[in-house]
Amino acid sequence: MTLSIPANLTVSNSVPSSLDNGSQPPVSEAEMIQAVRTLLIGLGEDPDREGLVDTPKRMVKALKFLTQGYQQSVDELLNGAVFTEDVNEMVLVRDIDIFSSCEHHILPIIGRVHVAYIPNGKVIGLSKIARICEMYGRRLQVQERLTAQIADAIEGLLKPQGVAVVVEATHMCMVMRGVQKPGSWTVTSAMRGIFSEDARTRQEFMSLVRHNPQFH
Ligand SMILES: Nc1nc2c(ncn2[C@@H]2O[C@H](COP(=O)(O)OP(=O)(O)OP(=O)(O)O)[C@@H](O)[C@H]2O)c(=O)[nH]1
Ligand SMILES: [Zn+2]
Repeated sequence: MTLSIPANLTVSNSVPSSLDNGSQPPVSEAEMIQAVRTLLIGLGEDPDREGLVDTPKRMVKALKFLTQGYQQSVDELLNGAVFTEDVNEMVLVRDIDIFSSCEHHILPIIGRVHVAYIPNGKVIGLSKIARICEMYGRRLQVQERLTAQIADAIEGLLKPQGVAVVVEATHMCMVMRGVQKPGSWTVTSAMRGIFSEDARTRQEFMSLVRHNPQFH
């Protein structure tokens, strides 16, 4: 049986975007392309040379792709895939690849996400967990907020006994520039409900995340 999600369900997203009310951004694509041309000139390049002539257009297209999560909502991607199910054991989807962009430098954050929850009468389509990670990942982020938003979304949708999210990521702003520390990984977690209250449940989650699966 499919449960319908209340139309007024909103999932907390503590960072307001100019797109939150569903409106179009207040600059045209042509203005964005012009801005990239200006950047290229500022870098000492000639935006009219053959190799760069389409670069502003391509860069705007790429950035729009990398931030397409602004155009998406949890309700939309869920497509009603919340099901009534009488189970109360942990569900874990681990090793969800994530490509996000850091909001300070607009450089890639590359990593993986592990999401677990303990149901309370409702389960969610497994792919929707990955889609939720994808939606919040495809925005300008800090890793801590990305982690919390994923946990809050699952909690808001399912009202489960608990939710646990761990994000492990490497930040290109710490690798390619700045402090230049390739090999550094940042691990963030968000624990809700029973995962924050009960150390054994949290421990079970962490050991499942660490377990080496048989199949890759
Ligand atoms: N907490 C947090 N910090 C981040 C994240 N991504 C980037 N940062 C940090 O944001 C900070 C911005 O610091 P600033 O001193 O304003 O910028 P900066 O001069 O470019 O800093 P450096 O990277 O140290 O060169 C840096 O310490 C980055 O490492 C993130 O996801 N979470
Ligand atoms: Zn950064």
